[in-house]
Amino acid sequence: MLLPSDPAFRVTVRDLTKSYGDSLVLDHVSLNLESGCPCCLMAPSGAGKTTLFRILMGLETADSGTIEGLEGRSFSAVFQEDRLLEGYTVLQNIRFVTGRGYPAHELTAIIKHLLPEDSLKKPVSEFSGGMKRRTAILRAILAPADIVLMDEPFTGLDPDTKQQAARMINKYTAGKLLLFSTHSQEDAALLGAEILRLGENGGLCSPGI
Ligand SMILES: Nc1ncnc2c1ncn2[C@@H]1O[C@H](COP(=O)(O)OP(=O)(O)OP(=O)(O)O)[C@@H](O)[C@H]1O
Repeated sequence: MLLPSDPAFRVTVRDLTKSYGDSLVLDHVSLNLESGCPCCLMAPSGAGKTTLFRILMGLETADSGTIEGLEGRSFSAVFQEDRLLEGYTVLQNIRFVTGRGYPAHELTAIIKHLLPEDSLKKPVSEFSGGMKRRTAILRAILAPADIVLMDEPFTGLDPDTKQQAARMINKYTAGKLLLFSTHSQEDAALLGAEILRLGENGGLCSPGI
């Protein structure tokens, strides 16, 4: 079994700005993120949550500002879209990121906490939207990554499944740096996360910035 990241580390975002044309999306956002301290980005639709995730992952460049603490760190993510290998099974989708990190029987046992046994032999193209979302969550939390970013991870999940997914996320991201976005305070509480609000001078997960 893979061990969580160790030792503890911090990522510090300072004065990040990003515009698309004339539209200022991120306006001097500052955040302090720490491994083992789940944080939840909460902001109205269009406020720039996905943009911030994309900048953290290096998929987008900020106009100004700095990010410290990412050097040598690996990421996994749940994007707004599931981005699965549709023709492959859930096990194959997860193996794609874990490699031989977990023995097959262990991985199968973990998957069964979130997906019905009869789904294991099907390609994920035959899954419901909620099942695909659970697959994307499993892939992100089981990947050998230091930093786990999740963009509205609970989309399409019913309350019971959401609770179970939250338990799995908490278990498998313990000690990692977890940042996710949601529009729901309840979701933030499920993951025991500190809430950061974009647009209110950035936000602080912990003191010291
Ligand atoms: N590649 C792009 N080109 C132009 N504008 C963009 C681009 N990406 C995002 N935007 C704009 O930037 C703003 C922030 O988008 P973003 O997706 O980061 O918001 P969000 O907070 O994640 O929204 P939601 O909660 O709806 O997912 C939006 O107005 C969006 O239209």
